[in-house]
Amino acid sequence: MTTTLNPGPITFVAAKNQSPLPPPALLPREKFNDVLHDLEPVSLLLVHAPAGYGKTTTIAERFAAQQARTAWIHLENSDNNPERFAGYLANALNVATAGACQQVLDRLQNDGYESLEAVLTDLLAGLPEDDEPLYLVLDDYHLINNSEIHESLRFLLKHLPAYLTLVLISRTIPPVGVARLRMQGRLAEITSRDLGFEPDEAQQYLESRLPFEIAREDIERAVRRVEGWISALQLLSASAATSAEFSDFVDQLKYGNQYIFDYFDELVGNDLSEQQKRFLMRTSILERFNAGMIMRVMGDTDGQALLNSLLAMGLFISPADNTTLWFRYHPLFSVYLRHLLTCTTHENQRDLHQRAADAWLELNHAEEAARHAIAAEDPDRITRVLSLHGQKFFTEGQFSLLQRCLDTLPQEIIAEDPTLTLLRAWVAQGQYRFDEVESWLSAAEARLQGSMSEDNQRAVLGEFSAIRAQVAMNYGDCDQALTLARKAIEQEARYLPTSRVAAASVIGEALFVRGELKEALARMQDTEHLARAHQAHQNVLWALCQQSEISVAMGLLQKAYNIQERAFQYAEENQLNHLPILEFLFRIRSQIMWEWHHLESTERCALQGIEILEAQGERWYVQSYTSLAKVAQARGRQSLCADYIAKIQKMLAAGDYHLDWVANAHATILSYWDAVRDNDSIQRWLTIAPPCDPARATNHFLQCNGRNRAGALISLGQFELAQPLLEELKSVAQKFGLKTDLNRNHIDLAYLYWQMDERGQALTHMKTALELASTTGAVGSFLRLGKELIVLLKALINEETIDDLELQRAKRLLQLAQQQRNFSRAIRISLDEAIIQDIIDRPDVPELIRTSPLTRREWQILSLIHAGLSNDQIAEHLKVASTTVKTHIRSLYQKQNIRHRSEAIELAKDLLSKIQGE
Ligand SMILES: Nc1ncnc2c1ncn2[C@@H]1O[C@H](COP(=O)(O)OP(=O)(O)OP(=O)(O)O)[C@@H](O)[C@H]1O
Repeated sequence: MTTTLNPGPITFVAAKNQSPLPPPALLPREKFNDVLHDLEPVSLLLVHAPAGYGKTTTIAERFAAQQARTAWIHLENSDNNPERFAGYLANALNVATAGACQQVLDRLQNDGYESLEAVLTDLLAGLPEDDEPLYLVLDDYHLINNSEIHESLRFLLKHLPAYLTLVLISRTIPPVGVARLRMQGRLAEITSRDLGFEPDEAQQYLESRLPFEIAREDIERAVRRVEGWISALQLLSASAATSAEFSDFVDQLKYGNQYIFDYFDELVGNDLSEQQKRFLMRTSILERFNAGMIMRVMGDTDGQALLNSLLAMGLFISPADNTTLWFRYHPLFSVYLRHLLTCTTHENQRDLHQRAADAWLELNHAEEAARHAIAAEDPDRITRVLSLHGQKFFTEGQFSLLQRCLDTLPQEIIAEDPTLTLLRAWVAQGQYRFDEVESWLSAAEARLQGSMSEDNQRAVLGEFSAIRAQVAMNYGDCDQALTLARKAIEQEARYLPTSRVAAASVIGEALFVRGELKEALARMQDTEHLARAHQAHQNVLWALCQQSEISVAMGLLQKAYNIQERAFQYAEENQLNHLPILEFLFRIRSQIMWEWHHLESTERCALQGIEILEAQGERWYVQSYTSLAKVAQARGRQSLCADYIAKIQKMLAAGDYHLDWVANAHATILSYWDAVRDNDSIQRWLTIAPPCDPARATNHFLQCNGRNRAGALISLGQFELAQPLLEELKSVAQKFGLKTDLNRNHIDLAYLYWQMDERGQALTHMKTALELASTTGAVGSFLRLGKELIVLLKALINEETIDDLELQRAKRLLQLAQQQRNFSRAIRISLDEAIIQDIIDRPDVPELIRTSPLTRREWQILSLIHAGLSNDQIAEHLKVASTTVKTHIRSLYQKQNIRHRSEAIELAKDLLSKIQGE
């Protein structure tokens, strides 16, 4: 017998056969229990994902948690030697089976074996009959490139005893007959899609590592950007020292990150041929690719072979859909490759994009074709894409894509073509650039005058009227909007099939704004039907959202909710979940959820809105941030709320928004200022607040705007100015059937009269507010009153006779108000000298409080630290420089012998709890 496997005596490195040690901040991942439990009938568990996805850690952690019996081998390049491989395999099984494989090990080291298969045959024969599952884990199997070893595993898989499962951890799919096992149902897989950290896991992981609080929005954005890749999350957590820095790092990821680039450099580095590198870089311009697309972009003939060689590299490539025919790069890897493409080669990128645009157009994938044509800055191709698909982009509401297309076209091309002009003008209007609308329309009118028949000119002007009507609407000129829209609706739509739908919608909106709710609703229903007939998805969803808004105004929140459900269903049926208009839907759902005090849903909807708008730019987040600020306030999370308020203020200052958005955002900002007693800001706001005429407040945003002013006046104690304003708003709301506003006005009136010590009036308004709440279901608007609501409701319950239904509602509100964390308390207490004295006089306070008395400023700062504000936020709150805050903190720490912020928080908590009796 010729012996080929005889390594002689082997010195085993023990660590190679041991389960890896857990990392310091190990996050248990119970979601994998199901896969592991279902392993029994399976021969192979294949864990494959790119580097650093947590393959090893997850498998080790779960097996340890389940106290599973495992035999580990950590493979290295040198294990491609069959003798070494056989030795470690036998040793691993021997350790796991209490010496059952000793004979094989001995023979291997003494007489040797003729082949790997022979070693495996003996190993299998020697394994004891057993019931307890055993997992043979081969980690980093992608390092193995010896076909004899692959072959031996195929053999092993054929003859495995039922209790033994082979677990292969690898960056690539190993050539061990995976496809056949999959078809036979003998394969379980864990891929990057499973391993990627989900937002909840990321939150838990980051919270355990970071000493500061991160907004859920930033966590979700981070998870989206890194697609749950734990190594990138680890890097983020190691790099950021504050929540703002974390947020910035996440933002910057779209441009790349030097540490991540270094990581990829090491990974890709030396192993690739020039051809492979070129291949990676060229394909990096593609959002997704298959063999055919690769052929087109590479100009090569064998796309499949190139694709296979790419997949075998074990890089950051994953299936783009369930067909597994299309693939895509991990977004961070794609950024890295594009960086290489730009900085290290002289590739003609324009040429690549042109080829890609043509290929996508042939496949009828309009969006991708458009994106490449834009990247190639190629007006001819863009015009071709737009002539075929421009109207589809429009009816789907793809305004930002359309804008990018149109931005690259010369003005004359647009002005000569009525359809392009209409698209251009609608895009400008959709982005609130109303001045531009008129200049595009006039330019086209001037050009087309000579070259068109009168009939066509009339048709064009009719369609132009539809958009002019929308602009008039946005300027708040309802009469002009109605005149223009009525003109437009008479005309046949010749250049943009949805022109008449748009005109119908404007009529509905104008009626809504004028307070003619019933007619507005009927119009919006007509618009919906018209839009459905044109398959104009954007308009259908818009009309449904408007119907929902009108229903909210009528106080019928449940009906509004049901209409929203129909809109969600429509979006799902037509696969529209990525369209920007969906944000509108999520936003109004979020608003109802807040009013009904479903804070989690409010937050979820706002976050989904942000996700949808990610490609459109931050400018559009105002409403989502407003919802998130409301949630943070309702939960008493002051520092988070302060962050959102700051962001909203910045956006409002930089942009031009419709009063609807502004009023809504101001309501939240004012409520925050009121809660933190920032009267200076409220005072300042009054000097620049949008004008308000309560007698003309015939819709929800004018009502809200008026209530904001009244609220600000109440916060400043100017009750006599607030009273007529609120009374007038109430009368108008009543007259026009604006029930939700009426409900909110009564709540505010109750609060106002309570402040004015007009008890009877206050309780009457509160009672009416409760009655109205039986249709609106309002909760959030009541809770906004803060702790004052408790006294008001208690007085009402004790002093008035109220119906059972209202009594139940009052009791529930009372309970919620008592549970609500009021973040203003800490600040109010610190501002009050009497309370500070009260603390100092108590016998049970720490000695240092008496012996090293704090200044008033230091008390303030202590309570703000307790409330969770960062130094910058404290500085902003107190209107002083950050350095001043630091000086006060240093002095405060010295006086009280404090070393860390957490100690300061503890001290404040202790002191405040003493006087609050909590
Ligand atoms: N559940 C977890 N909790 C905490 N940290 C984790 C967890 N999972 C992975 N990590 C960390 O993420 C990093 C990558 O994990 P791991 O080495 O398991 O990835 P891998 O996919 O096996 O990578 P490679 O392909 O390079 O072997 C490690 O630093 C690890 O500590």
